Amino acid sequence: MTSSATLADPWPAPVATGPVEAVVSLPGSKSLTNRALVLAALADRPSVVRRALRSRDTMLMAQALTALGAPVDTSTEDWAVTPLSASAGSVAAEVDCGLAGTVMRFVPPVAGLVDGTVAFDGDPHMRNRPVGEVLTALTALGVRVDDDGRGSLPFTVVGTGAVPGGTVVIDASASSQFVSALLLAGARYEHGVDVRHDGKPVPSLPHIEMTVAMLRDRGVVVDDADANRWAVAPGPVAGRDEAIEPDLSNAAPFLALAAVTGGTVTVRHWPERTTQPGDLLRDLLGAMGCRVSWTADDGLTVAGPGDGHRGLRGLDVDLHEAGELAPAMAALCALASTPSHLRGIAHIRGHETDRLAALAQELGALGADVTEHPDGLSFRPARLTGGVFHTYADHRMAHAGVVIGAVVPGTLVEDVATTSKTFPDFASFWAALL
Ligand SMILES: O=C(O)C1=C[C@@H](OP(=O)(O)O)[C@@H](O)[C@H](O)C1
Ligand SMILES: C=C(OP(=O)(O)O)C(=O)O
Repeated sequence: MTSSATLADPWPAPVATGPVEAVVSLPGSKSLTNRALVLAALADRPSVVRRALRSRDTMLMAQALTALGAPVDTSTEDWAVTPLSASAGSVAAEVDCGLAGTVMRFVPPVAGLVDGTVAFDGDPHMRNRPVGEVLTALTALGVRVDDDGRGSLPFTVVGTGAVPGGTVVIDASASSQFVSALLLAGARYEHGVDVRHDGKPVPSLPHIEMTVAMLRDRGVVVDDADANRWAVAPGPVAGRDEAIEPDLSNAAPFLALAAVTGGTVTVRHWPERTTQPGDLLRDLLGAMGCRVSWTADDGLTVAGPGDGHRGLRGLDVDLHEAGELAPAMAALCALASTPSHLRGIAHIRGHETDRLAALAQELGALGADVTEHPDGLSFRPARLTGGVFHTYADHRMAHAGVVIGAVVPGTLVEDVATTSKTFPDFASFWAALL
């Protein structure tokens, strides 16, 4: 086994010697874990988050909530959360957002409910990721935010222990997390929160549906009957004991491994129904020529075409709802035997890195025939050769790199350890399959 402590950098991506046959159990969902933690911190009694994802993003969330006065006990697989308490007294906390969008966007609305000052900062690139709409909205809802007016990290939220709340209009076209952030804390605001979107379409709508579903599971009344409007009624958030589903977006490189090698990969415990956008992989991989099947006992199984990536059809798809799948899908499109076009994903330029520029650069450097568009990427079939694949501190760039490396000998993935953002020991897990 390759441990992250001994990983070569750049890391020679393992090459498949034949069709990969594997059954994998994947770690929990980042999005579900971090929402469950936030809601547990706001709840009326202690909660347990079972099978929580233990990764950089979720540890940062646990540390942030603990600093705000809602201790998260991460000592076992099931994380116990003690909610924020009104009697906790004044806090002076610092929150490290790392490169976690969910920490930078979801925690400030919680900090408004705390009595004290909460200073936010993060990794160097995090200062470029958008958050201004959340800060402006919080100000309009009655929370004091001190920043330098750029609408980005670093900033300080000065909470008084109570937030008036009310109606707010934001432009959430850069990230669905702006909406989720306000909804998650909104029930604890005196008048709740009524969030309206005005702007180009909101991306990643399944992630907002995930937020709404988790609020309703905790007894919160949410009105999402109208497009571009979400209203959360004021009221308690019920504490819960919840098991976290496997991370279906992180399943992408593993299912892609079946696709490119002509093998068969099963992801166990794949839910029959879910709000995770990773579930779209069933359709996407099916459209590329894979056989996809699901059973309650086994999970989701993907079988690649007989001749592996040479038999993969290209894909013409709008990924606006599931932009986080774009890096792995781009790797498949670069290897496919017919042209592809991934559209509707301008917003992923604001992810961990500018993913459209990074994918075009790195796949192109290996010989892919890729064109970068303002809102996507297109590909024509090409023969790839090995080389260094840079990752820009982006876990999903590393996923794209290892998928390519599985069938393109000589691919070296730089900083593969960046995968620790959402997947502990990804490289050793991956290497064990090839
Ligand atoms: O709410 C969430 O958990 C997420 C929402 C999406 O963000 P964007 O809407 O910014 O794409 C997604 O890409 C991200 O990985 C997780
Ligand atoms: C966009 C992503 O992450 P974040 O939660 O940091 O926005 C991602 O994981 O693809």
